[in-house]
Amino acid sequence: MRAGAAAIRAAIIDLDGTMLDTVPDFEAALNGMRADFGLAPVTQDIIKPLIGKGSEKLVRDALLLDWEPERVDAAFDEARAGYQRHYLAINGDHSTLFDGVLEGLDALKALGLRLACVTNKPMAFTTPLLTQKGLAGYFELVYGGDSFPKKKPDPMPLLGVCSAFDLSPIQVVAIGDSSNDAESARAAGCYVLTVPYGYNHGRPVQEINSDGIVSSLLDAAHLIAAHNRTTT
Ligand SMILES: O=C(O)COP(=O)(O)O
Ligand SMILES: [Mg+2]
Repeated sequence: MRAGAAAIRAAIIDLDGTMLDTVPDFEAALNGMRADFGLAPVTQDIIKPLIGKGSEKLVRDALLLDWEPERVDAAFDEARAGYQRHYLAINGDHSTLFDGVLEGLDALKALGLRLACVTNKPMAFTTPLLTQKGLAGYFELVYGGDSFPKKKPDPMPLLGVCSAFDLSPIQVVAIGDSSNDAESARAAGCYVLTVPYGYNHGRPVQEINSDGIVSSLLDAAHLIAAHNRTTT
């Protein structure tokens, strides 16, 4: 982040792969949906790189592992409904917070930052999950993959936060685990910090065009505090 630039006033935080390790929930829901079609379960190693582009793409990709695109298209509506049913039945049961998340959110709040959560997860999954994991109270705003006509990597949801907070994008930092978050932030004109422990579509985190890799949300808070000390 550039010394002497505007102070950071808000942070937009991603959910899957950044605050919560949700791979085991995805595994349960996707394999439940696959079983309904007589398909064998797939492992977390196969599922992990598929996460981050929203539910529709995930359901489609999980069927394309076995089927031709035409067959996936024909079964898609039923598959999506089945996936949603399975996901809602187990939402959060197998997911855990990454280290430093609560400490990081507390530290970001203590810096006076306003917080928003922007995820590509549908709102029907996101809202109960944030509540169950004790995260809901931290966020003034929560946007899911279906909150706007376009989701990350489009800048639309991030620009929605900037405008709701009445802040310029250069006063806002996005913190995420994937190139999806970084592309959205770059296009919006926000800063972007990357955590290295998430999914990033199976690609090395060093490939992400980011303003820095931080080991945890707590580390991100320390970096933002240092940046804000360089501003007037
Ligand atoms: O694609 C999803 O369902 C969620 O991904 P995100 O929370 O990392 O945006
Ligand atoms: Mg993510």
